[in-house]
Amino acid sequence: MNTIDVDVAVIGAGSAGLTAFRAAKSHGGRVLLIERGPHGTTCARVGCMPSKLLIAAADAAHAVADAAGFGVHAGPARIDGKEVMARVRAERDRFVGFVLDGIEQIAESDRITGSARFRGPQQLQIDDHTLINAARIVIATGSSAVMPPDLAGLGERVINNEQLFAWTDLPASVAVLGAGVIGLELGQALQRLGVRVALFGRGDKVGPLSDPEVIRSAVACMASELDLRLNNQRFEARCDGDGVLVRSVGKDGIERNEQFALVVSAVGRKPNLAGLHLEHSGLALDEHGVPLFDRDTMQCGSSTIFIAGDADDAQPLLHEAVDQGRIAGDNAGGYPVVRPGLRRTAIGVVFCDPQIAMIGLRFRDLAALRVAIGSVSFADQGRSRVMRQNRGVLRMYAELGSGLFLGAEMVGPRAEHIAHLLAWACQNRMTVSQMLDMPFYHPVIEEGVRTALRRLQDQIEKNLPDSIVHCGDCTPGM
Ligand SMILES: Cc1cc2nc3c(=O)[nH]c(=O)nc-3n(C[C@H](O)[C@H](O)[C@H](O)COP(=O)(O)OP(=O)(O)OC[C@H]3O[C@@H](n4cnc5c(N)ncnc54)[C@H](O)[C@@H]3O)c2cc1C
Ligand SMILES: NC(=O)c1ccc[n+]([C@@H]2O[C@H](COP(=O)([O-])OP(=O)(O)OC[C@H]3O[C@@H](n4cnc5c(N)ncnc54)[C@H](O)[C@@H]3O)[C@@H](O)[C@H]2O)c1
Repeated sequence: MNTIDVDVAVIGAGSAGLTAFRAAKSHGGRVLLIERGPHGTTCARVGCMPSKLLIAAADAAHAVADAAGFGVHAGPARIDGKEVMARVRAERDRFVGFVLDGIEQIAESDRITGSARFRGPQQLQIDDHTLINAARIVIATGSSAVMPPDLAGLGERVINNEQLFAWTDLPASVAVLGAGVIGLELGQALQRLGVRVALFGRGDKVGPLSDPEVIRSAVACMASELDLRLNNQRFEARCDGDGVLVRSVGKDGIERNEQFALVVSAVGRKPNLAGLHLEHSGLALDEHGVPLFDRDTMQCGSSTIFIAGDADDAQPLLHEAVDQGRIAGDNAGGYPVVRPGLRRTAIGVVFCDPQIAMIGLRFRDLAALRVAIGSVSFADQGRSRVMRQNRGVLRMYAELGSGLFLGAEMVGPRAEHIAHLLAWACQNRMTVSQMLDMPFYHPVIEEGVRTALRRLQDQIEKNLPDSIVHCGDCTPGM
């Protein structure tokens, strides 16, 4: 067994770990990066980038199919599954290549291959070959797709994001289990690429939305083109011929038996903590086995251990992984100085069509607050109609009294851009009235945002306390 002494050990060379490594390194001292699997990050290899590449191909197919609505007749699209997947994989490999180039630039003595586990609060063991004494440790081990145990018997006929982007051709049909972010993005993309898709959800909502009006609109949008089976009561699958026989019981109580080529499992992800032997770390864990940590410093309790990215199970998104990695690495490198890092307004986008977005406080966070809600439907919004993208709704939330903009949920056209606009306003602590003072061009989708803002402002003014509305009454001499 080799022994290495370092100032900081970073477990995991994903987006969070790589950022933590660089931030810790900037303080001088010896920093070691530990990776057990293939380098390249989840985002580039099997996550954000290949999924968006598949969606881009689906968008192209959809544009062809939708063109007739403008009087432009392109004829039926011929979708070549082999070409689609060849582009997805080639472009994906290009993105992975950039990450690998970055890894190559890290001195070999600063990285080690193998699976890390805790032997003590400041000691790690790598497989059976190395002991690392680390004054500080950053846990950046990411997350993995959950696989429902009763589907394990399907073997290679049940897949998740790890296998999907290795396809060399598109399958004829898939049953997608889970109507969350991945189920929606991949299910709709595959459907648009000519794959027969049935999307099974166990609840009555889609994606991570919490506002009932936005959920209703999103469900209607998705169900208009997808075979969406919400409130599904039972899902069983077994190998049958060269495919899978799925037995399901829908919300109507009716049992269906259908054949699909594959099952795509998209029922959520869980942090990669199981093999870390956290019981030797001395850390306090929550009820899910995740270390308790401070979201501003990423420090676990008062220990010398920090956590970042999907591993902490807080907001499993790429920009969060990078921000958290920077804070964790900076504090691990600069210890014992531990400072709060920059935390930004929450923003989330689901790249289905129409897109779903959440900014700042969600509807589910509003219960204890006095809020006004302003909304706009995109059904008659000018530019959205021009582009035949007039579907969805935006609901915006503001604090009564102060008029402070708090957050929004939406499904609708160009939500990824509107989400940024609103997140920037939210982080700058703008009031609704200040947002209405900003310029709006014509004709743009943002005019819909202005309509929602005007309605929000009306609500705020209607709810002004009497003491403010009638303040003239208490002026001396009146
Ligand atoms: C299909 C899909 C699409 C997505 N799309 C988006 C999107 O559009 N936008 C967005 O913001 N987010 C998206 N995400 C989420 C985003 O990819 C993740 O939040 C992000 O990649 C997490 O980064 P990370 O560094 O925490 O984890 P990872 O990149 O997974 O890195 C963790 C690393 O730790 C290593 N590791 C684990 N345990 C050990 C151990 N014991 N010893 C040594 N090494 C270990 C792993 O091998 C891995 O390399 C998507 C995710 C998926 C699955
Ligand atoms: N655009 C993006 O930013 C993006 C894209 C993809 C993934 N991600 C990240 O990856 C994470 C994981 O995505 P995900 O879609 O796997 O998880 P998710 O939590 O978004 O959705 C999982 C869904 O599966 C359902 N489910 C759970 N068990 C089920 C069962 N047995 N049968 C039917 N449905 C079941 C859940 O109710 C939920 O709706 C997301 O939370 C997100 O942070 C982000």
